[in-house]
Amino acid sequence: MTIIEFRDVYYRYNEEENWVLKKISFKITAGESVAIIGHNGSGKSTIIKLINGLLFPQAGDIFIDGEKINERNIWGIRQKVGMVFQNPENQFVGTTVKDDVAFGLENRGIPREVMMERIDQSLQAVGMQDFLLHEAQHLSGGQKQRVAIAAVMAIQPSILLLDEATSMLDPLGRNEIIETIQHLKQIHNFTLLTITHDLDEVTLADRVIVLREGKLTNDTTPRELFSQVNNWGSLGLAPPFTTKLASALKKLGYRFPAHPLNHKELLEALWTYNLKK
Ligand SMILES: Nc1ncnc2c1ncn2[C@@H]1O[C@H](COP(=O)(O)OP(=O)(O)OP(=O)(O)O)[C@@H](O)[C@H]1O
Repeated sequence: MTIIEFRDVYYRYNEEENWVLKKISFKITAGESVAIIGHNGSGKSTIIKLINGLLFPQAGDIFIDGEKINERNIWGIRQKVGMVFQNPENQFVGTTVKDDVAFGLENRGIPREVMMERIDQSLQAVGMQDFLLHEAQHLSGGQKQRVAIAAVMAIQPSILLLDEATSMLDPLGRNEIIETIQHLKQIHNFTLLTITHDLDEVTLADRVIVLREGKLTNDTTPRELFSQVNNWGSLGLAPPFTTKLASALKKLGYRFPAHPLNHKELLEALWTYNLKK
């Protein structure tokens, strides 16, 4: 079942300026995990803002759960969509962790007894249950981002949008967040749309959409993309280390049965290759 559909969508911020998104069309199936990548200014965040109804297209249509987005139904649609942004600092509204997770629930008029249960469950899910009464300001970046995820999960969205949600974290914090999201996705099977510049994170997605200067240039699997692209520079992207290494080995005559997506697959392929020699 299609949960998100863009049909020939155009968007620009000002009439005098060029289109930021040009004739964008794609469909996302419920439960899919999709990464959106592209150079700075290619239009990724604009796509996310259109899905959440923070912006509306000047031409073309966007459907969420089969419903065409417009100014009148956007409030209902937003109930289904959760967002986590780049900067954890900007996502806090209350003083304590509890206040923060409660905020979205209160806004949606969730009864008090259900609210406490949801707060407990969602903090538990991200491993922050011991921080209920802590001041959000005093948490580390990774902890803040986990609380932001808990706040979003508490509203039980069917679509989760991550806009560079790990980019301000150190490698440890980043891995923690990625693992938390993967774990939550396994349990709740929401549709996941991730904007990222981290191509290792892209390898975890079912599908990857590439934007270049506001146009959709590729819509494929990460494995296809990483094995095909010869000119990463033209996309404004740097290939993951595994892809670089696999390409160098291919030039030396190694024949991989499938392009390795991560170091584990690369090692397995090399091990098998070595045994074959
Ligand atoms: N509020 C705004 N007003 C005018 N122009 C904007 C606004 N927000 C974004 N733009 C422009 O729209 C284009 C696309 O921006 P967008 O933020 O969608 O790109 P992005 O791919 O998410 O970039 P980045 O990787 O740098 O976050 C850019 O040229 C940007 O300057």
